[in-house]
Amino acid sequence: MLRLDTLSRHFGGLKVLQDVNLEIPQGGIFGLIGPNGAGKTTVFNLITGLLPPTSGRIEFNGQNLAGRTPHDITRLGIARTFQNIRLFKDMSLLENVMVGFHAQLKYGSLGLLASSGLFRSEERRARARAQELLSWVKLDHKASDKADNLSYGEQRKLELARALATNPKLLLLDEPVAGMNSSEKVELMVEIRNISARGYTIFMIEHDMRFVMGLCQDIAVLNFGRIIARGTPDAIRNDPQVIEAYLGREEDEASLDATGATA
Ligand SMILES: Nc1ncnc2c1ncn2[C@@H]1O[C@H](COP(=O)(O)OP(=O)(O)OP(=O)(O)O)[C@@H](O)[C@H]1O
Repeated sequence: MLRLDTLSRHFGGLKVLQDVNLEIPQGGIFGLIGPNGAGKTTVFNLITGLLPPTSGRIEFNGQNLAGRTPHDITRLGIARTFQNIRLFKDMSLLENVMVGFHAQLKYGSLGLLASSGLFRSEERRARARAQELLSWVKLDHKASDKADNLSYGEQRKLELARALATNPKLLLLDEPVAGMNSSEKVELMVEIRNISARGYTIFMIEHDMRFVMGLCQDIAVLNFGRIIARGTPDAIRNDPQVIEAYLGREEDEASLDATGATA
């Protein structure tokens, strides 16, 4: 479904990604882990067109993503959430999800259709779908609350519902459990499994090892801009290079457990 081919990104002299090759098949939940600053978010920024690669190719369902705008890439079927939550705090939950949906609405000529039956039926359809997506993350009972009133964990779930509203095939989640408490993490694990079972392919960056190992069948490890391992959770857990580069850092693990996230 997604193929990164010798992908590199440099910032001045800083080689943040170097010849990254990665194939993500359709279906399933895929994880990308690695130390802070390894280049994980940069991978997402390249896939979603926020940054151009320095070299290399990105293909999505056989189509080259080079030179496409983020909006085009969303329309091709890739959606994402951000490490730093980006919501409209003064808007309701339902309105926040509908913003995601609007990219998909077929208004045609807006001026002509604004008061027409077609516009109203599209709007009704969007509203019903937004309500359904909120139910997938168990926020439907708060649909008319302001996003500002949500806990941090709920805001992350709202971002996920909004990303789903763009009707993606591939969903990129950047640290979905950062800032969540342990019961929120358990709930989100179930919700992400259910979303995956509905046919979405999920690609997540996550520092919480219990979460990522519990959800993903397939995990890649990035270290200093290079993929150093790829495999099942068990293979990754026991890989000497991964233990050396990432998992073996006792103090990092301890801080992860305490906060559920790193800086
Ligand atoms: N737009 C940019 N301009 C300059 N440097 C950047 C830019 N974006 C990222 N970097 C640098 O690239 C490196 C990798 O950053 P990135 O955010 O991809 O890491 P990460 O693996 O996601 O880290 P974390 O786990 O802490 O979120 C960092 O040194 C960062 O400072």
